[in-house]
Amino acid sequence: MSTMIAPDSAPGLILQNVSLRLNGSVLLSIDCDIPPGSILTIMGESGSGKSSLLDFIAGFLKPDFEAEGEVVLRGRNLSNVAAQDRHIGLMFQSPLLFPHMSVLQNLTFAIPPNVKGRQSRREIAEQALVDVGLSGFGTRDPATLSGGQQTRVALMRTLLAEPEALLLDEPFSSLDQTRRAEVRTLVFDLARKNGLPVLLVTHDEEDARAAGGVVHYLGANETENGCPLNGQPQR
Ligand SMILES: Nc1ncnc2c1ncn2[C@@H]1O[C@H](COP(=O)(O)OP(=O)(O)OP(=O)(O)O)[C@@H](O)[C@H]1O
Repeated sequence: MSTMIAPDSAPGLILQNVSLRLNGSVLLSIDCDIPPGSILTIMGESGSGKSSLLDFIAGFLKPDFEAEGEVVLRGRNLSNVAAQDRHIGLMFQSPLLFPHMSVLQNLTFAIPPNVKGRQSRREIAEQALVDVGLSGFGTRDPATLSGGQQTRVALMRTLLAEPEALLLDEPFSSLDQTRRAEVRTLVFDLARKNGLPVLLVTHDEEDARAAGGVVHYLGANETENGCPLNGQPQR
């Protein structure tokens, strides 16, 4: 069943008849269209293939898997595009900041070399810290930041790389409930503001509700796929 969110919108991230097999059996199948600024939430039991789906989209599916189907991003078929050239931003449970760089260096490192405009790379990175409420944190060692602060830096580092889509794999799991709500609002707002199609993997129903889009259940009854949690029309 196709999980269509807004078929009349500009091209975002399209998964065309994607199917992953492991040891000869189908692990998952998905066919969906995530327009710019929309979030598709993927839920499913442990081992249903959520992370493997993100690996496939990002271009580093492990060789034990067989894959069929196409990933099309902004009209570009990524089948023969190397992972580093796909322009996809990733965020995981652990923020994975470079420990040997300051917070500001972590951010400037992410800015593409051909960045144009009046602002220097340093100014762009400093503005990013202001945008996430971390003004003055640039000289800090990432290890001295709280989990929520590290996640905010990781988010800005991902966005400064100018991705065309975001893949989020349980990015809020290390945060307590209050921080989790704050950070996910920030992530979703910035993704929408930047017009990015987002694929969110989560076990948390609150994350799915906050995302406000379609939920696709892996490993569940096919008829449940694409049903929004809040009962609203699929947009
Ligand atoms: N390199 C590998 N070789 C063989 N099997 C693998 C490999 N990597 C993952 N698997 C298997 O593929 C299946 C899907 O794994 P995956 O990590 O994608 O699931 P998941 O839905 O993300 O799980 P979780 O919610 O626990 O993170 C699991 O059964 C896992 O054991």
